[in-house]
Amino acid sequence: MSPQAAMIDESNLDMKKRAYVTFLAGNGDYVKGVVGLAKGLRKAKSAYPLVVACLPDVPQEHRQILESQGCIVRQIEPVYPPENQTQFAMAYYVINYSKLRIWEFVEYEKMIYLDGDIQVFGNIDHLFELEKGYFYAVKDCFCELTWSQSPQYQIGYCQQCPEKVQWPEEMGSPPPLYFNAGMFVYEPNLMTYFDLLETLKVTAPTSFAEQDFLNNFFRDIYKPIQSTYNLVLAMLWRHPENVDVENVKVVHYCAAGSKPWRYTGKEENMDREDIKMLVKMWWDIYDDESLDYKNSVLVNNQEKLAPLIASLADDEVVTQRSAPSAA
Ligand SMILES: O=c1ccn([C@@H]2O[C@H](COP(=O)(O)OP(=O)(O)O)[C@@H](O)[C@H]2O)c(=O)[nH]1
Ligand SMILES: OC[C@H]1O[C@H](O[C@@H]2[C@@H](O)[C@H](O)[C@@H](O)[C@H](O)[C@@H]2O)[C@H](O)[C@@H](O)[C@H]1O
Ligand SMILES: [Mn+2]
Repeated sequence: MSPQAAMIDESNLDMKKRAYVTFLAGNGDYVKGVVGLAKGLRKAKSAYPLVVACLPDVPQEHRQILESQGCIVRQIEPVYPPENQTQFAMAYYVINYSKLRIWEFVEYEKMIYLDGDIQVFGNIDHLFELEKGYFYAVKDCFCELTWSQSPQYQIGYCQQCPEKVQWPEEMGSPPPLYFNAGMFVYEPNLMTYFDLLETLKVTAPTSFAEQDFLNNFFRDIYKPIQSTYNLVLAMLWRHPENVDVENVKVVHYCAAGSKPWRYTGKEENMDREDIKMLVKMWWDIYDDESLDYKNSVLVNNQEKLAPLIASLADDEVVTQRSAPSAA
């Protein structure tokens, strides 16, 4: 192969596609979360599409709504952990093992996974430029009641403030850094995909299901990124010193009662002014019709065509001036 051809070939490899990807299960209201996410990415002027990995139980009507919002809908089959042990995971989370299917999307060179209860308020396309070969995600917090079964919670240890309660020597080394699996930057890869599925077959489910599993699987290549890119809401009341609210780009509505499309304000912490503001910010995007795909395409095309239309109008004026009058 000539050097030029090799270069072109290499550049084509680098030009392989990139996309955001989310996961949708069931016929419930999470589809609203995904529509909000699609519109938020559009508002943030992201250059990449949103792929939605849908389980078979997502109704056709919901898929059509997502396609009408410019999403690329891909059906995936469920992934279940070893059948006889699912009782160890919180039942609500077992379906999330199906997220593992997104490693099969190898037509994409790099993808950013975002939960359907996430909103992107600032452009994060630059995360696609992060060095290859690593798994990037934001550190989680162990202080919420959902962690009450964990040794961390029981001794009051959290990786967000490791100096507050030291990890006791008698409990061995402190747990490795642990990420929230609602947002991560990863590279689809068939070898990794098959390894994930094979490893799952011999891995008993645990409390946080696929989040625990992914943390263990990618432990050696996990690189933490700032909470700017996945603000787990509990951080606002558990570790406000670790939150740069002014620069938050991604908000993860995972605290109990914080899903904007179900928000009542009645659960603990949900009456906070910052929570009310973040829920309103989500609704402002969801309700903004100018962010609907059908309208944004029209606006974008008009913006792109405006110079051409103007130049054609000028030509017409010039033509009219120079053409001899009919009279
Ligand atoms: O009934 C459901 C439950 C979960 N999900 C998807 O799985 C993700 C993880 O669940 P969730 O965000 O509720 O977990 P949390 O981050 O709140 O722990 C959601 O964001 C959705 O993308 C879904 O589509 N339907
Ligand atoms: O299936 C396990 C889930 O685990 C994570 O959610 C948890 C985690 O954030 C805890 O730290 C919170 O306390 C808890 O409320 C919250 O549900 C991911 O966000 C979600 O995508 C999914 O992987
Ligand atoms: Mn979530």
